[in-house]
Amino acid sequence: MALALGRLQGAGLSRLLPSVAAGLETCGARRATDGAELHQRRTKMSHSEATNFYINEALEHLEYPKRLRKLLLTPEREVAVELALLRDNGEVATFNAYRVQHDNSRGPYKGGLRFHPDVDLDDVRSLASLMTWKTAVMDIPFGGAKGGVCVDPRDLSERELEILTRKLVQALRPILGTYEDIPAPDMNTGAREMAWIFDEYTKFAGFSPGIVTGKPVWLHGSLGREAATGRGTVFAIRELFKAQGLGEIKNKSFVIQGFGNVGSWAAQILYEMGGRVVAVADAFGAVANEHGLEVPELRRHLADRHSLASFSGGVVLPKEAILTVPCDVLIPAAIGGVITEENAADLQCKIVVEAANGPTTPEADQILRQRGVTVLPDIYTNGGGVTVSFFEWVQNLQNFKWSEEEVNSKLDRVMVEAFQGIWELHTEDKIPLRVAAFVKALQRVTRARVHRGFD
Ligand SMILES: NC(=O)C1=CN([C@@H]2O[C@H](COP(=O)(O)OP(=O)(O)OC[C@H]3O[C@@H](n4cnc5c(N)ncnc54)[C@H](OP(=O)(O)O)[C@@H]3O)[C@@H](O)[C@H]2O)C=CC1
Ligand SMILES: O=C(O)CCC(=O)C(=O)O
Repeated sequence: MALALGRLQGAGLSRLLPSVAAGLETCGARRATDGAELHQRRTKMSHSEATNFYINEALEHLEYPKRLRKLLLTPEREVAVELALLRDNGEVATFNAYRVQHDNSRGPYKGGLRFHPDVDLDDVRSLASLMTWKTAVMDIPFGGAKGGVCVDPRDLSERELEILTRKLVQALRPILGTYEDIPAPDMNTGAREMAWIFDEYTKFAGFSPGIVTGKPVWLHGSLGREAATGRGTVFAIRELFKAQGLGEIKNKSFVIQGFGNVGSWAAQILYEMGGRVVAVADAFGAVANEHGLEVPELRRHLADRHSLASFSGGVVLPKEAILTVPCDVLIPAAIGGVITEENAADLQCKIVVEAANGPTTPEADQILRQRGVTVLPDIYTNGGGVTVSFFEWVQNLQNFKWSEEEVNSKLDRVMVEAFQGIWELHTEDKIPLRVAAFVKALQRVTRARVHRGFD
């Protein structure tokens, strides 16, 4: 293809790829930081509208042609299925499940599976899109997808959960594949569910460890994957502190919403580095200690199936209070859409580090920008999970095992390099970190898509 294969970085697409841009309607540039009209334009956005808002903001900064925008905003495939389950009590229950494949320009579709009562197609669509931009910002060779089942796993026995997971694989099997679409853990799924997925898929396709990541380490999983999202979040905080001249993690205070895989690992690693985790919350409550919670003790307490509220090392708070506990860094690590225009003005932190996917609504983001609160965006912050998933996939393809040190140090390097790319754009183009991250990701995805061609 006789295209000018110049880098797309920092320049409008039309300038670099005239043959693609020719004839396409172009948009005038608008500063990404100018969100004044946002509040007039809309009331409440759905999850996918919020994600698309952020993408559009970056597209406007890039001055991309309009017709290319639709391609980037809309998913390539959406699959909705109904899973029927014969319950232990003899009743038949049905569950809606989804897999959305957003983009595979840079490699196979990749993204987790969520089991949660709030899961719907719009939610999964938004999460799938975020995966496309996340894999791009981390510069790992995957596209973006996400799946989910609308279920509260607490209502099911382990046997029922296993059958439901296997039925999901049976339903999605035609669109999954080691080089096609590779699931992974997300909320309420982990190594146990990934083992079932590996086993079920292997029944049909033969030995396929690379069909899913986040598997148990004794069953072709990678050392370091379980902690990877939390560890990556801490590396991200360390890099931000360095760039902002804020010094070390030691003695800084952190508040964490969500104490599952991501939140509890982030808390543990921050604690080990001398950070003060002053409050954490789960879906039922919150516990706080201004001197810093004894995180290892709290993790043991919860592992023994006790509640946060019964932990004696802090005072109990209502779970809603978590976002306004004073701290240096607030880490949302649970569900999406929790920082809203209703509470953004009340946050008492200097920095929000988005370990969860989509925790901040665009309206809240605007308020935080106006207040000078730094927001480290999800598509970078929680990218450690998919990065180590990539390492697991590579190990599976090679039938080889890396040490935990090797995994962690490779993760560290990826987090540092991704941060540098975002920080450079943030400072040079004077755009918020979120816009910079989306700009970086959009440049990589469009470059791949355009150079592959459209035929
Ligand atoms: N796992 C991974 O590798 C990755 C996860 N993420 C994102 O990180 C976030 C957390 O995922 P993960 O840790 O895996 O999920 P988990 O299911 O392991 O943990 C979720 C945590 O959030 C808590 N929670 C749920 N709802 C609320 C609420 N309304 N208020 C406060 N806490 C709540 C849960 O509480 P309870 O236990 O009481 O239900 C639990 O502590 C999600 O947004 C996910 O998409 C992003 C990248 C990778
Ligand atoms: O590990 C993966 O492949 C994806 C994890 C995930 O779903 C996410 O990053 O949101």
